[in-house]
Amino acid sequence: MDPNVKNAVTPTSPPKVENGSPSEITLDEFEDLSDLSKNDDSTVSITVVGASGDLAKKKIFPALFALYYEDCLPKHFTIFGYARSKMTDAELRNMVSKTLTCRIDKRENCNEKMDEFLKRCFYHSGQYDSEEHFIDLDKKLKQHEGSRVSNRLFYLSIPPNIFLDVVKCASKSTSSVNGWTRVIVEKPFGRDSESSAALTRGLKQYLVEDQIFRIDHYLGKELVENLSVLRFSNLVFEPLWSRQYIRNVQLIFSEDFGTEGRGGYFDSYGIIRDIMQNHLLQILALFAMETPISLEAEDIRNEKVKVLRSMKPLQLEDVVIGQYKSHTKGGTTYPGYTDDKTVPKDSVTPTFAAAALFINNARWDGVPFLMKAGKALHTKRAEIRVQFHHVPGNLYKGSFGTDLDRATNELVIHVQPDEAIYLKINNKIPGLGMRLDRSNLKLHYAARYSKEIPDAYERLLLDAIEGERRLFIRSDELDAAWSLFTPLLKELEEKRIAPELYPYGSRGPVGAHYLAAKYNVRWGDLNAEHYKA
Ligand SMILES: NC(=O)C1=CN([C@@H]2O[C@H](COP(=O)(O)OP(=O)(O)OC[C@H]3O[C@@H](n4cnc5c(N)ncnc54)[C@H](OP(=O)(O)O)[C@@H]3O)[C@@H](O)[C@H]2O)C=CC1
Ligand SMILES: O=C1O[C@H](COP(=O)(O)O)[C@@H](O)[C@H](O)[C@H]1O
Repeated sequence: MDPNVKNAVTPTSPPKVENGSPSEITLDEFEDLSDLSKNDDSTVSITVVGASGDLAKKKIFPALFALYYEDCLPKHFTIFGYARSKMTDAELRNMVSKTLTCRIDKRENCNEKMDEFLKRCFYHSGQYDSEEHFIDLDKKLKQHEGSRVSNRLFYLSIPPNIFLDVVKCASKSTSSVNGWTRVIVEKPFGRDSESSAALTRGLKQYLVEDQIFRIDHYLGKELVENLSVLRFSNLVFEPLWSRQYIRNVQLIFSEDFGTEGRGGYFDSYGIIRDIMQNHLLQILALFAMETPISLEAEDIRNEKVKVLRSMKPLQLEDVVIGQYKSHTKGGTTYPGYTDDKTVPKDSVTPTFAAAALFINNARWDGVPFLMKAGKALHTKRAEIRVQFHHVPGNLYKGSFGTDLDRATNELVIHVQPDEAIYLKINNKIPGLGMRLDRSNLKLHYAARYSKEIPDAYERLLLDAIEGERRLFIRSDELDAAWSLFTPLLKELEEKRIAPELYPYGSRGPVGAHYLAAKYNVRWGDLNAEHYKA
């Protein structure tokens, strides 16, 4: 049994020692680490481009530290921050240690491990379009790499308009590198089919597809990864996974805060590009794909592309858009989207969208896949809901009153927060009469496992270092994803279609309910009592 499973009875295993792994040595001994590992012949240099930025501080450095703490990074590695801001190594380390909040914080030896980690972090200031500055960076990287095989990972944590400048300069400066060079590219990958294709063409001037790791951090979330395990390793689910048993699938993203601080970026993208075209569509593709030949990256990505190509582009009549407006509650006034100074007062950018999508293949013909994504709503959640058909000729119909919907089974995958999987079933209320109730069979991760769930960025960074592409987006997937959304986005923007306003902190536009009703669907209740388990 897994020792991380709560109440598991296992003999305690001896601590893992691998050639004097960092967790087994004290800080004083750390300087000797290079000696211990001299025999190892390769090293990984990770350059975080845009190291002074929000994502680097919030996600990338914490994820790298968590990987270091867990002994997941290669023995020889160096981390370089790169940005225009002037900083010394010490200042970068100070920034990293101050902003570093992650799941490791309260762990044993955290401070010691942090000191060790920071000694591996350096900074180089430079322009994003200067080959000379990247050559200077290359020289510094080489000093750390020594005579070992040098592998380089660049994380582009910068605005997309400078991706190509960086890739051009970085690829020129790394031409003499004798190991692999990989580039993690953050979203947005363009804003429509044309710009995305242009970005891909640009990247491919300097890189081959296998070097490009397009990140969608939702693919690194524990319960999204578990989706295939749930389906393909449980015989009770896979046979039900089709139009024959499934009535509709709901993919829901809800945040209880607005675009505060990111209004400028958000206004030129909107919620459809920010969440639906990538995070929710990726989940849909994973959910709906056919069984892949194997768990190899290409086999999984082949199946995902097939699903995306089996779908019709979104139709305006199957979409509802909304924008949050200011709302006062309990004496506090929450700002509307257009109250942000970086957002034009007459902006029609949606901060909420609901959409119905269909997959035209034998498995899913006619099944609505409903997506809903919104900012400044009443709750923060991401979940997948699978509603099953009514039981035909249900013998117990009368026991549910007139609301037959209450009698249908539902599988709820609660991606975040508070990861859980629920299966709603019907059961008899104990006692002499015959009355039915609905209950949840639950897998509540916090109750079941003592180990914290790694952040999505940890998993994805590790995969990129290890060359595992399964959770990264291939260019043909991206093309197929944009083909579905580009005509709709163009129509919305050309016609300047006004979003339905909804108060900050509400459940969003009522139009979303009409859209669901059109397909005989009722949105799952995000505030349902069972989440409090
Ligand atoms: N922040 C988040 O939560 C998320 C971000 N992303 C994506 O990750 C990437 C980085 O995001 P984030 O850290 O928020 O971005 P920032 O706006 O914080 O930019 C990162 C760094 O890039 C440099 N920079 C910013 N604007 C410009 C510009 N116009 N021209 C040149 N350099 C600039 C700055 O560094 P300096 O001035 O020192 O050079 C800045 O510190 C973006 O592509 C974003 O879309 C994706 C998901 C979530
Ligand atoms: O990509 C993005 O994701 C975040 C939400 O990520 P989560 O892991 O916190 O759920 C979202 O806030 C942001 O707008 C979007 O760009």
